[in-house]
Amino acid sequence: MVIDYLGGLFSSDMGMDLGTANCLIYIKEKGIVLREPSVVAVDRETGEVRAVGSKAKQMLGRTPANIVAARPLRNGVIADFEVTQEMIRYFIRKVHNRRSLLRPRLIIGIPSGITGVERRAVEDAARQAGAREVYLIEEPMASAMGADLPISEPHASMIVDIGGGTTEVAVISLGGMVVAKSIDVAGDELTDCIIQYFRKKYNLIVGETTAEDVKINIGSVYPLKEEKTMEVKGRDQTQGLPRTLTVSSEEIRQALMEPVRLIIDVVKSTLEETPPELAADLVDRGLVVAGGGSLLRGITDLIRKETDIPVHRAADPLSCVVLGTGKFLEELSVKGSTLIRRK
Ligand SMILES: Nc1ncnc2c1ncn2[C@@H]1O[C@H](COP(=O)(O)OP(=O)(O)OP(=O)(O)O)[C@@H](O)[C@H]1O
Repeated sequence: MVIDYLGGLFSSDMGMDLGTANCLIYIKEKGIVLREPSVVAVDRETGEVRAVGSKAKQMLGRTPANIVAARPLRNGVIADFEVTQEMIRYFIRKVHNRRSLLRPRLIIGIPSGITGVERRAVEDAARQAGAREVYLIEEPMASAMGADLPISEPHASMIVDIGGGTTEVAVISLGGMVVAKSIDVAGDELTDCIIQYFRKKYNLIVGETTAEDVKINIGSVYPLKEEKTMEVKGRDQTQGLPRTLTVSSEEIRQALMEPVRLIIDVVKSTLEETPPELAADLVDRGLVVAGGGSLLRGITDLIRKETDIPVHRAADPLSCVVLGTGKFLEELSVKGSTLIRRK
């Protein structure tokens, strides 16, 4: 008997983390083949796409008047449908094996809180970008799978995925989400707080890229053994001239406190709604943090202090969602292998 692996030999089925900040693609048997910022540069006059991914990210805040570099997704959902579609198409083409006979099947991780209309927007964008079939998987589930949590066991696994646009928190048992919450406060909101802080405190206007650098280089949410300082360059709001100042990690911590509080609150309220047997499991097993926001200094210490349970960071926090879609893809293709059987 010859088994024709519909999803295997003749197409490059893909798992995708269509993130607010980054887009990652996983291809069966190859692993992660693409990791690019979710940014697109478009010509304002012609509507033509000028650059996608890292090239477009370098243009953020630096474009001439006729070009706009922007993120087509905001808070985990599609803010600009056509540009998102162009971006997916570009990424699929970039990784798609041109020898393939079939258009790929695509599994996409989406935030758990999005509406039916938003889900359809993701599906439509992926289909119009060239996908043959589209499957959606909720991000916390994908992230937990990607972090190797034992989600099918009759015990609680808890994931806190702090991405760019959304923070997803879920308690999973027996392969299903028992409690799940999603808020649109995550890494990008922290970057925005830094921009606001410089404007209010120093009358200094800084761009998104500079603020993100500050967050990554000296940002923290828990006192550091050795506090840090950094030089920041921007434009003085009153004089209109370029200016440099030195900021400390303590003041950036203060600036980040408000959104971080909201993230802690959603973790706590998820725990409060967790059934007692599962909550008991978490006392020993603790929770796992993932997503780019989990790399913020001190976040595991702060969550541990606030919840009183152990907190671990996933081995590869930026890849959990796409690795989870990859695992789902492998499972799907095992089931899918029965799709065509020829004697
Ligand atoms: N070392 C770091 N310290 C703090 N924040 C970081 C670090 N590295 C990345 N980030 C932040 O992580 C966020 C991106 O994370 P990630 O790639 O997981 O998000 P995403 O999957 O694109 O977003 P979403 O899941 O919300 O759609 C950005 O806000 C980025 O600034």
